[in-house]
Amino acid sequence: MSLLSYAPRHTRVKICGLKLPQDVDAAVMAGVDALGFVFYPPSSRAVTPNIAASLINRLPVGVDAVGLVVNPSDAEFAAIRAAAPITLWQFHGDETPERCETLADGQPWMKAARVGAQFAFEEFSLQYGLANAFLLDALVEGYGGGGVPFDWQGIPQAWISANAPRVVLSGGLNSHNVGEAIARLHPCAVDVSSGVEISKGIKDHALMKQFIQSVRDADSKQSI
Ligand SMILES: O=C(O)c1ccccc1N[C@@H]1O[C@H](COP(=O)(O)O)[C@@H](O)[C@H]1O
Repeated sequence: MSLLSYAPRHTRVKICGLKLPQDVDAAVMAGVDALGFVFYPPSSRAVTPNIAASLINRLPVGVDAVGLVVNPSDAEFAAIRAAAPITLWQFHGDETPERCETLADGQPWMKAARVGAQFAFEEFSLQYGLANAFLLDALVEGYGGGGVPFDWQGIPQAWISANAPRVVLSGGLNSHNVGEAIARLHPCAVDVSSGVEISKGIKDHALMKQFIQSVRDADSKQSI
């Protein structure tokens, strides 16, 4: 099912940073809703548009192919779009709302917020109101994928109540902490990269399965 189709007690799962066909197949078999492809060359998880295309071709209908970009130039973005059948864009840099709208060109998109102390949630959701989802990540050195959680208690209760169906939670999630995150925040979806890796950029099939199982366990305990 598409990553952003909200259903109470059915938290969607995105696994990010896939590079190998066997990892894509294992994630699909484990029940993932979306896979993320990183088009950011400094990342150890980066893929070329052509490699992403060959991985996306393995996906069954209903599993989203998320294109993660960080401040792409027009030419870089056009090359990704021309090669890879992305179904949802993840803008993880300093893109303005207008830039996201222009690049996405009618396709769904989400904007990453890098959440540190004093993050202005209300201002962010007003500024990026046209986004299909708000992806909350931790403020880390570089742009993301740092495997570090942020302080969920810093999210104002009123903001999460109003926005949960549009929230994708990320930042240092793993099979041990994702249940607590779901119980506290009830996000539409959760997003993981480092937490299902044995080392930077190397996915582990057992960890991917455990992560999705933890999400399902947490969903079964949700009372809303
Ligand atoms: O994964 C990366 O290399 C990456 C690079 C630049 C921006 C974002 C990146 N990943 C995203 O970061 C968050 C958190 O990941 P983690 O689970 O803490 O490792 C997630 O949304 C990834 O899609």
